[in-house]
Amino acid sequence: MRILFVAAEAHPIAKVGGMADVVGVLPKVLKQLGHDVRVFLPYYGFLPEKLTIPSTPIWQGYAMFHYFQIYETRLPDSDIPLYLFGHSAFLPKRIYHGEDEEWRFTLFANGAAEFCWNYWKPDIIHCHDWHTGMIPVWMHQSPDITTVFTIHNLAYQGPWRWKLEGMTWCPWYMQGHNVLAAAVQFANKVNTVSPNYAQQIRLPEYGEKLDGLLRFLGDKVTGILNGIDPDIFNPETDPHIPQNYSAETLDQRVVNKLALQEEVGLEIDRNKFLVGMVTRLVEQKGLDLLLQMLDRFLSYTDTQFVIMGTGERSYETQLWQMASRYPGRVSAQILFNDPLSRRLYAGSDAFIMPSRFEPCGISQMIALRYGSVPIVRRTGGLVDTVFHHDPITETGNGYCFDRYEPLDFFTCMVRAWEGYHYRREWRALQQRGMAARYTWEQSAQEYHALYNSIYGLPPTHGLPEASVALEKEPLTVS
Ligand SMILES: Nc1ncnc2c1ncn2[C@@H]1O[C@H](COP(=O)(O)OP(=O)(O)O[C@H]2O[C@H](CO)[C@@H](O)[C@H](O)[C@H]2O)[C@@H](O)[C@H]1O
Repeated sequence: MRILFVAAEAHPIAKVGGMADVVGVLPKVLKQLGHDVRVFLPYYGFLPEKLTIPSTPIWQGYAMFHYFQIYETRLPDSDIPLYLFGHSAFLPKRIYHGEDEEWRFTLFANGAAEFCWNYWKPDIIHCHDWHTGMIPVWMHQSPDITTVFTIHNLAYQGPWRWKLEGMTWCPWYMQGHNVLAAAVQFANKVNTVSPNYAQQIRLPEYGEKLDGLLRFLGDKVTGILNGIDPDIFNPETDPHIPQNYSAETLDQRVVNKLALQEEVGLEIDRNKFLVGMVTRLVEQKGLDLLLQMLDRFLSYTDTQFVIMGTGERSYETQLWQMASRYPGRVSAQILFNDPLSRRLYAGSDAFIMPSRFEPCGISQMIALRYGSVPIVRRTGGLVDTVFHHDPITETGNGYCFDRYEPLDFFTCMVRAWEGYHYRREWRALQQRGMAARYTWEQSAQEYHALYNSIYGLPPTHGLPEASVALEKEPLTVS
């Protein structure tokens, strides 16, 4: 099938969070399954620093009373065509934020629709998050182009209807009070990025006021677990970490711990329990819970803590303050830096994700692969990927807690800190985590089946034979 991915982010050229990991890798795997997949992205002002982009556009279009240009290049390390939507609104060197955010992404979605109607006509437009949410609405009148809408973040729902009507074409049949509410109604299929979160969003606690609508849509909304690219995230070959290692050579991993302690200004001590976190600094990620728990935990144990991320100013400030209160024990890296994030995954003993909600979570999968034991709240995709460690039966790959309460988080952290001191069991725990394979092959087949279902075709229809055989093998999760 001809499939166009339309999104605001794609790894490694335009990344803020996990959506980039999905859009940067899934097209490559779908291509191996025989699809003609292409990607459509805004031409951000920083892209020429990361990609070679021809100076002549391949096409010029017109939307919302503005001309725009389309430039064609390739997704790095692949032959996937990448179309860049060129307009002065995207010239600033940022992906999100700014007063024109709603307008410029609506223009982007409009440009993508024009592109599909007039230049390259796909069978399916695979849309990601609210930025692309008007596309399913418009394509409702183009029955030969179908749409899949993937929810990475239900909390951001785009402009309200009254605002949209002042910006763009809202067809007479359009229902929904904002972009996301309209997108889920008009897309042929809707999915979110883990099976558990697909169920949770039907509940008022997680539905972000769309739970009723999502319940009403029934089977149209499904969950497909994200994966990670085992070649990109591979401690055996990662060029960004001082010492490569594998599950069999975990002894060597300590080199990364010592180097990380030095790099981020922690006391250099191989025996201290070093806990890490890499995240967008937003409410979703449970930072209020962390900040309520951390002081007490640091007084009770000799743990070291390093956090890396950017986001809301109040969290950045509180983390700075925490770091200044605990010199040598807490380090706040208020920045976005992919190579340093790898060193953090490779050098920390444990990795925390106390999320308030989590559609899937990529970070815990990377942590598992790098042998950093995840400590997570059991919500969303974290339930599908992290299983509580049971030292007696020697099962599980991390530590989990249920309620969004500081005491529950604290207790879970203490259990992990204690567990760390039983070195033999801890090593086995790390190895079980490293053995889990959350790769894209399985998920790509589920997307393939989802695309087929739009046309009433059986799930494996059109799959290469080797992949059908792969599908029969169960996913290995310890
Ligand atoms: N400061 C920093 N420096 C370097 N790298 C950083 C960084 N901050 C974050 N990252 C990286 O960004 C990614 C974060 O991905 P997540 O899936 O964990 O969360 P996110 O909320 O962004 O994604 C949303 O979309 C994804 C994809 O569907 C869902 O898994 C998730 O639940 C949903 O909230 C990881 O690769 C992480 O290493």
